[in-house]
Amino acid sequence: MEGIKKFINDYLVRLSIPKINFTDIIEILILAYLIYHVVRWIKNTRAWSLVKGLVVIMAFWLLAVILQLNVLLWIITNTISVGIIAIVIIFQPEFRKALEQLGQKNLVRSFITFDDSKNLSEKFSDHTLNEIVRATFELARAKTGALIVIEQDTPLAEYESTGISIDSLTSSELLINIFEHNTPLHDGAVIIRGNRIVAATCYLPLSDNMQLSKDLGTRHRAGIGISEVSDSLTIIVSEETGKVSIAKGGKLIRNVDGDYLRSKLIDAQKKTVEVKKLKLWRGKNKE
Ligand SMILES: Nc1ncnc2c1ncn2[C@@H]1O[C@H](COP(=O)(O)OP(=O)(O)OP(=O)(O)O)[C@@H](O)[C@H]1O
Repeated sequence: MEGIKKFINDYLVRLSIPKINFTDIIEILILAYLIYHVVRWIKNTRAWSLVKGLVVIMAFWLLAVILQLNVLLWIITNTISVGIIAIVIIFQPEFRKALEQLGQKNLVRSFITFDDSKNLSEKFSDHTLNEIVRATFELARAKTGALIVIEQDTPLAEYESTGISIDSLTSSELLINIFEHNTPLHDGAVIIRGNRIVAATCYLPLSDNMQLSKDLGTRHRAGIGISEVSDSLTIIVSEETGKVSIAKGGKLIRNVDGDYLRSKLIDAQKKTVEVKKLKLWRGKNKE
């Protein structure tokens, strides 16, 4: 009882509504936006169960403060510092992914860009587009599994190096040949940069989004995984059903037809902004 009285005297009696001015409102809105996005991100990762655990510990901590349970308080405060380091180590892949996603947000990229290349030459031709569509649906008809990643602005060199270098002009015949069963190149993903197939048998990061349908296997998870850490467009052909799916921005669009795939590829072709070295505020760049 004494503990509860002390807690009320120490913390609750002095509570009053502070004066709120305009900057406070802006701060509250920014914080609300950030908290909303952090919670939304955590909900889709393994960290969600950790948050639930932390809420339980916080409840115990509050109880220990109110009732002055000193031993419990000592244990909780002494484990918190070690716990924070452990969380950073255990969830290092999630933190990395979150920072990579932040780097891809248009908000950041529209202010700062580190690219000194001209995107104009990176577009793929209509011929490449037609070859990709043709190969995709021929593979689908034959129920041959395939995973085709089309690089956009985020460089995929890291994933390209996990596979076998090809560096050949994109053709439907070559794509079909690569994914042919029981051939050395059929496993893993193909990466297309511009008009060229740069590598096959590439290993992609698997998505750990817990909200994905349980009937999706590793091919689909790998397609979604690469779209979470880059702005690539990924085409997935299911070996089981022969259906074609597209992964973009961490989202999977299942069972698409030729027209839809074509429209998404046309979107991916549009890269007409010339990027100069480390320019602050992209708007100044426009001519
Ligand atoms: N991390 C990865 N990176 C690239 N390719 C992968 C990866 N993991 C699996 N694959 C490819 O996916 C194949 C296995 O597909 P799996 O059957 O598990 O997936 P699925 O999503 O159910 O697709 P399907 O409908 O084709 O069966 C592997 O043989 C390999 O070619």
